[in-house]
Amino acid sequence: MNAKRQLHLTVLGSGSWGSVLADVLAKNGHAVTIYGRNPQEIAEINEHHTNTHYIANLHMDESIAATTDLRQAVTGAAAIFFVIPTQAIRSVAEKVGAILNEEGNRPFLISAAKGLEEGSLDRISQVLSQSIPAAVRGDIVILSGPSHAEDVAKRDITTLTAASANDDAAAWVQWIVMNDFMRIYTSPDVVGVELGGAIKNVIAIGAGAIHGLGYGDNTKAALMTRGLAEMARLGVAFGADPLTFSGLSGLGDLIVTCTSTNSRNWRCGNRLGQGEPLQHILDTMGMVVEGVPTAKAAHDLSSQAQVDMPICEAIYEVLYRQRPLQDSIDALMGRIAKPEIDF
Ligand SMILES: NC(=O)C1=CN([C@@H]2O[C@H](COP(=O)(O)OP(=O)(O)OC[C@H]3O[C@@H](n4cnc5c(N)ncnc54)[C@H](OP(=O)(O)O)[C@@H]3O)[C@@H](O)[C@H]2O)C=CC1
Ligand SMILES: O=C(CO)COP(=O)(O)O
Repeated sequence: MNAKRQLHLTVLGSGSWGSVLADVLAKNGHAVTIYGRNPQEIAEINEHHTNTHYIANLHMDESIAATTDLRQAVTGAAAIFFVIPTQAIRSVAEKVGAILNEEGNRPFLISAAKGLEEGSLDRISQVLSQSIPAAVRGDIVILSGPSHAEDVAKRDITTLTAASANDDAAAWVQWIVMNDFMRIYTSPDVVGVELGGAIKNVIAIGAGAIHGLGYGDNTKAALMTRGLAEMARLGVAFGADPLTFSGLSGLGDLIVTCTSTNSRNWRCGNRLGQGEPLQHILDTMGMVVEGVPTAKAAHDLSSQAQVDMPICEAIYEVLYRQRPLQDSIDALMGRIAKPEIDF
């Protein structure tokens, strides 16, 4: 235990990533509380230090306290990690904001989720800043990058980016998370880091789909590279640094998500490619597939901003307009010839 770093940290979300992140933070010497809404899951973490539905073969640090009581989880925390599906963040954050208003601690807010909110089309940092007034919180930091929970649980060497408008806040998160197998870099580019993390999930559905259809490595490389061009194009339209997309939260996460069977987004796409209906896939996945709602939000956002995102659009049409996959691929291949670099 590293007493020098002992802080009270709270992780909201007792799913795959929440459980593993809580374990990493506890092993780093912090006093960690994990909040979840499922009493059985919370009891399993407290009594057996496992969370078998979400993450096999992880014996969580025994110092972790799990609770279904949001007030208990949030009160006194130096930082609150949001590790729940993007579409649930606003409702949970509003409750957190009300509690912080009464309790008076001003924690840093750290988003470890990846997606865009449907309807508002907001990034998670925007959702958090709208839901929790600045007067009752510290800075907002985005923690993103190639990090399948299953691999982090096995202590695979993992690199992430901590992005914040405040360099000191990003450096603080770097300090509390970093250890001998987690290396954290900082970035001031919140927009770029968030959009990379959100859009890679949409592209990963495409990568799974082409695998399910029987396409090979050339097609996968084409999809990933042109998908990267799309996320950078969207990011630049919203003020991101294009170089951010060559980093961990862009290219790095695109690689891990498009090439790993650990990815829920890839698995969803693969099953679509094999002909399974989307609703059945979502009903049986047992975990969140962020790329599905984000494909809709990305469709709306790129239409509003008039950014050309043909691969994301093709995936949106497959998911939401029942367009046959092969038909979408044929349409992509039939697009007008153009230069490779065309921001
Ligand atoms: N898994 C991974 O490897 C990684 C995931 N992420 C991101 O982290 C976020 C969470 O993913 P992950 O942990 O994998 O998801 P999981 O599906 O594994 O778990 C989601 C967790 O969120 C909880 N939850 C869902 N809705 C609510 C709600 N309304 N209120 C409170 N809790 C809720 C679920 O509770 P319940 O069990 O009751 O449904 C569950 O504990 C996503 O944005 C994902 O993209 C980022 C990096 C790595
Ligand atoms: O973001 C992730 C890895 O970095 C997890 O991706 P999936 O949600 O597709 O499993």
